Amino acid sequence: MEDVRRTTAWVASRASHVKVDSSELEKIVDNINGSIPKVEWDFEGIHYFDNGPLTVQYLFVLDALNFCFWPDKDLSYDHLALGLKAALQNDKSALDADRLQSYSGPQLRELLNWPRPLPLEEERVRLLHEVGLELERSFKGEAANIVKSCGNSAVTLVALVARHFPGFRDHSLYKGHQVFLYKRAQIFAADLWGAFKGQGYGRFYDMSSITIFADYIIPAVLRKLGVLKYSSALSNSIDSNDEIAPGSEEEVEIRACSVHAVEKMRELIESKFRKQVLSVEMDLWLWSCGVQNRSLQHHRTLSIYY
Ligand SMILES: Nc1nc2c(c(CN[C@H]3C=C[C@H](O)[C@@H]3O)cn2[C@@H]2O[C@H](COP(=O)(O)O)[C@@H](O)[C@H]2O)c(=O)[nH]1
Repeated sequence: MEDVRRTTAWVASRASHVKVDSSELEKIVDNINGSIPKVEWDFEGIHYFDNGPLTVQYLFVLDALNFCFWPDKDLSYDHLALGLKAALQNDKSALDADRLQSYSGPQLRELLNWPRPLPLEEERVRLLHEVGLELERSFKGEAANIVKSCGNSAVTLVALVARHFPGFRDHSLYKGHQVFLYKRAQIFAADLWGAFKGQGYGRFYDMSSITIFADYIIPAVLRKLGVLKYSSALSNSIDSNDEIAPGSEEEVEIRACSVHAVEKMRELIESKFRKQVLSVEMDLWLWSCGVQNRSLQHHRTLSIYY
């Protein structure tokens, strides 16, 4: 994840549409006294969990589809998590590798109990097929085998997932340089760690290497907190719900500056309060603030990455 840290810092140092406000960042760290409010993973009570390999399969499929809910204003991440959970509870083989390869758009909708086409439905179906095929080809059909082969390293897990599953290769080009974000691959490691409470399939010795997950909620929270400042042109287009083009400077700066700002907060907590905090814990705290405040304006980019 060194690539994520290094390249997002590079973007932040050259950004012209988004600025990380260090003094606001310091105020927040002081306000919380260097302690990140603890938020339980699955605070919403929406995820499938049986403490075994089927949970790993569930989380992998969930994160393969964990992007772009906003085009349907009634759809959210919760529907996906709950829909896949109900599907597994009805039929334990619903997420088997061969089944994943055969779902059509309407069947996926039916599985999730969603009454109309999903946003980016064709891409969702394509990614499901990709996951099913590669799981079958390289991991005996089981996502648990990806985890077993990563030697309890979250960094290796993210690298393995990105190497085998092209849909997880979340990166952009910015001013001629490749920028890495790996949102869904990293969140898969974090979900395992959270669901299994750092044990079994969730035991990783290097969770401190994971960064936050650059989605569309965290930037909106950081902006509201004053940590991210947008140019007036960007502020106006976000506030008027304009779409921001994927791969545009604006989009890359929003995501990269979010990662960088939280890394800065973490460094500050460590130097000022001598406390070790994980970006994953900061992410869960910030994200839960965001989803509980539905009036927050977020940027709208059609993307399969987040
Ligand atoms: N940074 C970050 N982004 C996250 C999550 C999660 C869910 N994580 C689960 C893990 C433990 C918890 O208990 C959560 O249930 C989803 N997202 C992103 O949010 C957006 C969905 O928004 P809306 O359309 O309003 O539902 C979309 O980009 C989605 O990819 C997270 O944790 N961190």
